[in-house]
Amino acid sequence: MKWHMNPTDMIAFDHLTVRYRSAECAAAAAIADVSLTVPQGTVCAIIGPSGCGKSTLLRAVAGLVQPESGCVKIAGGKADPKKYRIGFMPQNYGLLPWQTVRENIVLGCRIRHDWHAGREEDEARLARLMAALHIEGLATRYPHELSGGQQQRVSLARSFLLQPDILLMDEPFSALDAITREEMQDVFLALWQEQHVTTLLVTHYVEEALYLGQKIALMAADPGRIARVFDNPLGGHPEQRGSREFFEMSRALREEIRGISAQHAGEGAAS
Ligand SMILES: Nc1ncnc2c1ncn2[C@@H]1O[C@H](COP(=O)(O)OP(=O)(O)OP(=O)(O)O)[C@@H](O)[C@H]1O
Repeated sequence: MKWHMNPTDMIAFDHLTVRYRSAECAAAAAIADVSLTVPQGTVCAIIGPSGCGKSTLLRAVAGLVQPESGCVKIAGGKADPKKYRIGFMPQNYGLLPWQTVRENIVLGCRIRHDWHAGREEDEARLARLMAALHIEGLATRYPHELSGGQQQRVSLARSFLLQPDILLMDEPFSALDAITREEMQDVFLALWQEQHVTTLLVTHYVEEALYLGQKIALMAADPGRIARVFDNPLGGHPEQRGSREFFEMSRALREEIRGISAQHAGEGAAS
């Protein structure tokens, strides 16, 4: 497949193959020959069956796994996690249980030596963010004293305080009930509209992908690969949720996903 990168692309997977290796054996490729570009300041949603390599894609951007072949480029150059600020929101929120909400939020900035407690400008940024996320009263609590939705807000606050160049979100809202999940999608969108951070969002929810992603990549498994990529004009536009177009797009996307699964099942039966 011909691969093309635009000057406006922030993240580019260029024929990326990743294979995990254990002491005993080399496993099958977790992802094989993945090419995908994410333009600067946009959200790309990734949907696919369990085990197709969605988290591996995020880990490759964060430099946590190395390519067997191909590469990940950031802003056209080598993906160097030291050069770029990368916010990573893992599935379990990634909060440290022994640290308070405030300590958890500033952790990412502290690691980068970019936090000065008491400095007016830093404290104001933190206060503004906590107020926007409605967690200003929780600063001294510990994670186990928070609801799932509150923990999620703390995790979002940590990511956005960092003012990252790239945000990696691994099924960030999947553990939440449907109403809280929709609330959190709106909270994310409001923050994203301020910073326009280039985001890779792994999700299992078609509506979430449509609501947030300007680009939607559908993956298939065995080996993990990109099956289809859609441009989504509805992504990032809250007024579109509930529109007829949104409903029709979600139906079309579901059909596409069913088609990919059926093809995968056929390939399995034939091999
Ligand atoms: N550390 C590891 N060592 C060996 N194999 C791994 C490791 N991490 C993931 N894998 C394998 O790589 C493949 C892709 O895993 P990955 O976690 O990226 O999938 P995923 O699409 O994010 O899955 P899920 O939707 O279940 O979270 C799977 O077959 C998985 O078993």
